[in-house]
Amino acid sequence: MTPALALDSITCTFVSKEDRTQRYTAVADTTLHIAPGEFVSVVGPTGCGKSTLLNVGAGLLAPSSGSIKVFGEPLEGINRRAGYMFQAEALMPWRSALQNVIAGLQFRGIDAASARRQGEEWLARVGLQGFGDRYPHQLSGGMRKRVALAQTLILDPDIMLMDEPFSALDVQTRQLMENEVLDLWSAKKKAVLFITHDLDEAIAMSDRVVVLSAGPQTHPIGEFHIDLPRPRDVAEIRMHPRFVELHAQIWNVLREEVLKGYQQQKTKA
Ligand SMILES: Nc1ncnc2c1ncn2[C@@H]1O[C@H](COP(=O)(O)OP(=O)(O)OP(=O)(O)O)[C@@H](O)[C@H]1O
Repeated sequence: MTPALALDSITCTFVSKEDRTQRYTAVADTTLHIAPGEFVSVVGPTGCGKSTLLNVGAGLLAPSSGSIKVFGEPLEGINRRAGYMFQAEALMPWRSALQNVIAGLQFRGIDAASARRQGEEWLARVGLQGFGDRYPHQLSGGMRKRVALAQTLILDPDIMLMDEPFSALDVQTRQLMENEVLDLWSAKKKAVLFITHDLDEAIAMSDRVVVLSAGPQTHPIGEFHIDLPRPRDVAEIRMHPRFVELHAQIWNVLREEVLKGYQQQKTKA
């Protein structure tokens, strides 16, 4: 099957932030394929290159070498088959929740009545019926994430690129959002590349978890198929014996890299 997103032999070298005369290879020779409808999480120590890989898949960053294909076609410029959700808030503060949700449709030139109708539908789908007139500052952090989710999904992307979208939320809100994402995903299977620090979150959500090494020259060092039953409730699935087993196996691979990453952060600080 043609992958929805195929990153092949990706290497990303930057001018070092610490010393402008040096070069820093953040990601080296990394291959990552995501099948249509597959939910893949990438975990790795802080600063290892997770966001760099996602930005490559988004077409926001050209790699130093390697190739990117989207449904078999070489990617040129921005990946228009993909929707994004980042850790940082991406809502426009001067637009109401509804206006934020339909922004992408407006940019596409969809007529106002149809955009409004779809926007109301999406607000209801993410549990925000009746909140369309509120502005981002009048919404809680979890509600703002729901607006952002609706804003992304209303465009019906074939690929979702998510970079620690819920890391700023409290644990309960985060679990609610994770379950909502899984519900929406199971209804309309998108290929998902999900970046997270949180191994529990990665296992609970995914079909496959890819572990990256600590930098420099980050590359995949382990890949695990998550054969847990679906539908899943992210809080309950953590109690499943198979979850505990998978967690132990993956943590065994990840632990040393996390320690290496932590040491590097300390020496940088
Ligand atoms: N534009 C850039 N110029 C120089 N160095 C960069 C650039 N972008 C990323 N890096 C470096 O590449 C490495 C990987 O960064 P990246 O943000 O991809 O890591 P990450 O795994 O997403 O981090 P975190 O887990 O903390 O979010 C880091 O050492 C970072 O400093």
